[in-house]
Parts: sequence; C-alpha cells; structure tokens
Amino acid sequence: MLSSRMALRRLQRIAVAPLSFTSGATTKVLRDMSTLPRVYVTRQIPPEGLKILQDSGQVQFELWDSDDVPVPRKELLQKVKGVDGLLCVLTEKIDAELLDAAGSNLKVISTMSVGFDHLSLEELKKRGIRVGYTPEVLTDAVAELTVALLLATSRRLIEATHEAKTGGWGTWRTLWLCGYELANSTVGILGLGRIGVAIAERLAPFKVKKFIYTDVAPRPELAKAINAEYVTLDELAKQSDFLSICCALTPETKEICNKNLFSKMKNTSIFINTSRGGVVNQEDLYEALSTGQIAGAGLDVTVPEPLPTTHPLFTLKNCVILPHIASASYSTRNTMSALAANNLLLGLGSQPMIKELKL
Ligand SMILES: O=CC(=O)O
Repeated sequence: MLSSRMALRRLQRIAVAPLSFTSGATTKVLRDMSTLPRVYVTRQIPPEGLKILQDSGQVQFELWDSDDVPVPRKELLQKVKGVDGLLCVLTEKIDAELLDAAGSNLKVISTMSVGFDHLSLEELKKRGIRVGYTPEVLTDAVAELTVALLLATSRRLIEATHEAKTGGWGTWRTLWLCGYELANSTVGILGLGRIGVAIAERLAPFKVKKFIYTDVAPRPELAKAINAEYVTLDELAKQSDFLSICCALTPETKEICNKNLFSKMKNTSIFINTSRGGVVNQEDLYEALSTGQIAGAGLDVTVPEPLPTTHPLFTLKNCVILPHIASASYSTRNTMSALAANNLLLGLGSQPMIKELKL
C-alpha cells in the first residue's frame, strides 16, 4: 500500500480529470486536460480536500508537496504564473506582488482558514478576484482548545507537570501551585463572534458568574445566547478575571492588547489569545506578566510564528505558549480542507461559494 505521503506525492502529478479509457487496443481521450483551469495548492492539505479536487475532473492542479515547510516565496511566485485558482493556507501572503505574478487569469483564492489577515483584500477587490474561506467548521475545535489553554494557564498545568517530572514535588503544600478558578468569575470576551459564543457556552458549566464582552458595536443576538453584557474596552479590562481574545486582526485591532489594557487588568487575571498574535503588543505583555501586573497568559498565536525559542516570553512560568493549534483536530482540519476545495471549485465554476468573503 502507498504511504499517505507517497500517495500525496503521486497526486501532485496526477491528472485530476478522467482523461482517458482503454477499449480494446485503442485509448480514447475523453478530455484534454490542458484546457482545464489551472490551480496551485500551496500546501499538502489533508486528504479530504485533495480528493475533492482530484475527483472533480474540473481542474488540473499542482501542489507544494510538504506540510512541514511552507512553499518558498520565490517558488510560489513562479508557480502562480497564469493560474486560474489558488488554494492557500495562512502562511502565504497574498498581496499585490503575488497577484501581479499570477496575472489576469487568477479568478479565485480559497484559503483554508477562518482568518484572512494574510490576504490583501483591497488588492483582491480591485482585481475582481473572489475569496473563499473556512469559518464555522472550526468553531468547536477552537473553542475547545481555548478552554484547554485557559485551564492549563489558570491552573498552572505546564508548571505542575514540569515540577512533578523534575523532582520539585515535595510534600503536599497548602499554597504550592495554586491558581485561579472559573467558579464565580467574570469572563470577558474581546470580539464576540461565533467562536466567542462557543467558548462562553463551554465555560458556563464551570459556574462562571458573569460574561461580558466588547466589540465595535453591541451584538445582542449573539450576546443573548450566553447572557453576556456589552461593556467598554476599559471595563472589559477592569472587570475580567479571564480575558479571552477572539477578534480578527485588522488595522483597528492591531496591538489593541497593550500596556494601556494590561495596566487596567487585575493582577489576578488571566489573558488568553487564540485569535492572532498581531492583536497583542508582546513587549507590553511580557512587562505585564513579569511584573505581576496580570497573573498569567495563554497564547496559541504569536508574532512571529514560530516564536523563536529565545523569545523572552518563553522564560516566563506564567506564560503558556502553544504553536497555533486551535483548529488542529483531524476531523476539523479535514473538513476545512474539503470546504476550501469546494469553495475553489465553485468559484472557478462561477457559482456562489459555500463560504465566500464579501469584499
Ligand atoms: O488560525 C487559523 C485560521 O484562521 O483558520
């Protein structure tokens, strides 16, 4: 049997349309593959998505055959020349340079991500390029990971396993490795969308006393589902025992979590970010954590990614850092790849995509 890696390698070169069949001694060509829209896939995406592209018979595609290393920019700029569609992930910057390199055939970008801060939307809009993305299908996985990260941070799980493994575990001690509990707490959400609601729904059974949120404007429909109160950003910082960052990275939210915000937080509060690293000023966060301005932080996202192992945040016991894995469950990543593939095919067929960004 082919290993999945070998199979994927083979897929890279495979004609994705049913090209021919053999009857007796003659082979009849059913379709000339070279007339099909050309697609470049910037990553070895999970099998469901690849299979959809392969079985569709609607496109010819080439794939960057690795999940371990992103396609080098130079190679990407070469590979996109003349393509009709691009299926990418969040490590690829889709900007004017890339769109120029691709040329005027490019009609559709499909990103296998809910976030789209790696796409220059203005450039895409200007060129009439349609954009598919993958919201909703990852909400459960992201909410689940956020709760795990919040508990790992507030109950100091990483420190605790380290102590247990390295001989720090002496007698049972009354205040050793104490943390903060969710029961009776106020949980704040910065940016209330589907993910924020899903996080709150999972936290509510931990006997949270109150949910509060802020956003560009109140979102009563979403807030009603979790009985959350709309407050200002200042109040969110002041009142939250746990502050969960769920907003998209935009020019407005860039480094919104900075000295000013941390200085208003309680020194017992826990900061959790599973959105984008760019919403946080990391120097200010380091300062807040190392001076005890806040109690702890759990980060699934940083700037840059990967965060260099020499980064000061890694020296702090009260900072738990994960390598951007919020949506990383097998089922979710497969579903995301399938949605990205379907968005791409629908876009190329000039049909409405399942999930399309309004530009
Ligand atoms: O961060 C992950 C995503 O945007 O899907």
